[in-house]
Amino acid sequence: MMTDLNEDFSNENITVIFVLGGPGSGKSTQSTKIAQQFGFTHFSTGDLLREESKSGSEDSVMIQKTMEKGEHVPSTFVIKLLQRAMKESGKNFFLIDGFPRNLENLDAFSTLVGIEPKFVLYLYCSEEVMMQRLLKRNQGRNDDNIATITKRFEASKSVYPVIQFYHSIKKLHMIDAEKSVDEVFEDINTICHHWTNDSVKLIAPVAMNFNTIFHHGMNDSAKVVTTPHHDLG
Ligand SMILES: Nc1ncnc2c1ncn2[C@@H]1O[C@H](COP(=O)(O)OP(=O)(O)O)[C@@H](O)[C@H]1O
Ligand SMILES: O=c1ccn([C@@H]2O[C@H](COP(=O)(O)OP(=O)(O)O)[C@@H](O)[C@H]2O)c(=O)[nH]1
Repeated sequence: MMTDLNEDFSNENITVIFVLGGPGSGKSTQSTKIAQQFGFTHFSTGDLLREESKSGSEDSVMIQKTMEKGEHVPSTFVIKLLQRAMKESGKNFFLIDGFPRNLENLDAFSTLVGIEPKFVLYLYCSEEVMMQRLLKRNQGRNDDNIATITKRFEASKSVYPVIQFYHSIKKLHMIDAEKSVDEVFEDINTICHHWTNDSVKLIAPVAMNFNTIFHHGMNDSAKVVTTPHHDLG
């Protein structure tokens, strides 16, 4: 059990993993399954923002408008919600879904929360497949329309330097998220099992060849190497 989540969260007993991927790649679907299987407390920053946008709080209108435009909510707001949720859960084993989306998110989390992820999953899926999935998602989300999805795809490219960074420090696992839900989960299961056996740090990213996907599957901005100022290793 978590003992003390102090103001800056710099608590060594807290474990965090990040699950990243484009809109509709299956983050929420897979995160729910991983959390259930391995006992993580699952927080989706998108869900936290959607809840906050309906709360009538002073930030809610800004959050709602930003999400409607398919843009990213500033890091400080997202982290405030995440910190509150983590603290209130009383737990210490977290799966964070949909965050960090850019280097600024990553830096802010490191500075304000002070916890580095044990490992990071990136669900890789083509825009064609993600578009089809999102248009069928049917969860009443007002950002699941072609115009906003297109903007979200554009905004989601800011995650490339983040995954490049986690790749460079050997924390990244690329997952082929175009397979069926069960097949994707099987690949993730293997990675999580390795990790629970404390050997994940020794194995290379297993599910996909990072270079193949990173250099051929993404647009040119993916090739820009940007590393946060400090070593998060
Ligand atoms: N591997 C998959 N194959 C087919 N459909 C999927 C798969 N994973 C998720 N879906 C469906 O695609 C939609 C988007 O998945 P979701 O988990 O909500 O994505 P994200 O959280 O990344 O936006 C949902 O309707 C979900 O049921
Ligand atoms: O850390 C986050 C998570 C979500 N969002 C906003 O919430 C929307 C929906 O995010 P979610 O993860 O729910 O869905 P996705 O677009 O990844 O399928 C995004 O388009 C952003 O506007 C954000 O700004 N920061």
